[in-house]
Amino acid sequence: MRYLTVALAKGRLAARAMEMFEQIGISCEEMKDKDSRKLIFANEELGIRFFLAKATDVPTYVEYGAADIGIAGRDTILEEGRKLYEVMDLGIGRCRMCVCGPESAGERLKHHELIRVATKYPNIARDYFHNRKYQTAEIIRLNGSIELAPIVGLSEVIVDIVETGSTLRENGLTVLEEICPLSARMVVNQVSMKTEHERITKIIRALERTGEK
Ligand SMILES: Nc1ncnc2c1ncn2[C@@H]1O[C@H](COP(=O)(O)OP(=O)(O)OP(=O)(O)O)[C@@H](O)[C@H]1O
Ligand SMILES: O=P(O)(O)OC[C@H]1O[C@H](OP(=O)(O)OP(=O)(O)O)[C@H](O)[C@@H]1O
Repeated sequence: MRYLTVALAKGRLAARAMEMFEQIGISCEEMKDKDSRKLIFANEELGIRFFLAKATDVPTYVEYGAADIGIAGRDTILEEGRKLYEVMDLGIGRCRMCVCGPESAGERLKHHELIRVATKYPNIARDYFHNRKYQTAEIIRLNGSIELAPIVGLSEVIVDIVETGSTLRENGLTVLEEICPLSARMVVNQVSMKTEHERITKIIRALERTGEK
């Protein structure tokens, strides 16, 4: 039997996603060994294999069919804009994509003044501001600690993930506008959805049932 391949986003979603697979009887035990440098883990009995990849690469593996299934945040899926099917909300990693900044930047947004936007998500930010008439935004791409940008004067606002809001609070920033809610999603390769329909829907149904409990 051909292996069904699952790509999991490394980082904060991985442990929760592995837990969900374990609840439906797919062991991920081997993958939890933090000291191991092994990249891919196969369960011969179930004909399924998992690998951990950088979150932003998960949609790429799935679009090209190197993975049949991927688990990643909706932020990453929207930003990458790959051709794939989004089939399930796993309900984990809930947070929001927001425009944030100091209170004073709210006025600039309201008055449609030119603003600079620092973000790890240039496509999401560009789309959001493109759809607002009368506002011109210059998007500046950063790779982390985005909240620094308005503090040191790199930009007036940021587009970033807000979960508890404590990073914003501790840095004198606030949510100015909400773009969309986020959570981890299961995505599926478009060809696999046909050729492996039975095996994939079985996994989706089982995961849905554990979510209902
Ligand atoms: N507080 C949060 N901060 C960031 N991401 C969160 C948060 N809560 C949930 N998430 C979700 O977890 C996913 C993975 O986040 P994580 O911080 O592990 O990776 P990353 O920041 O994309 O990776 P890297 O740090 O390598 O750039 C995000 O894409 C998002 O969907
Ligand atoms: O609302 P909160 O609960 O404070 O969470 C939001 C923060 O967490 C994320 O950063 P992360 O820890 O991934 O670090 P990074 O900024 O270096 O990406 C995100 O980019 C925010 O900075």
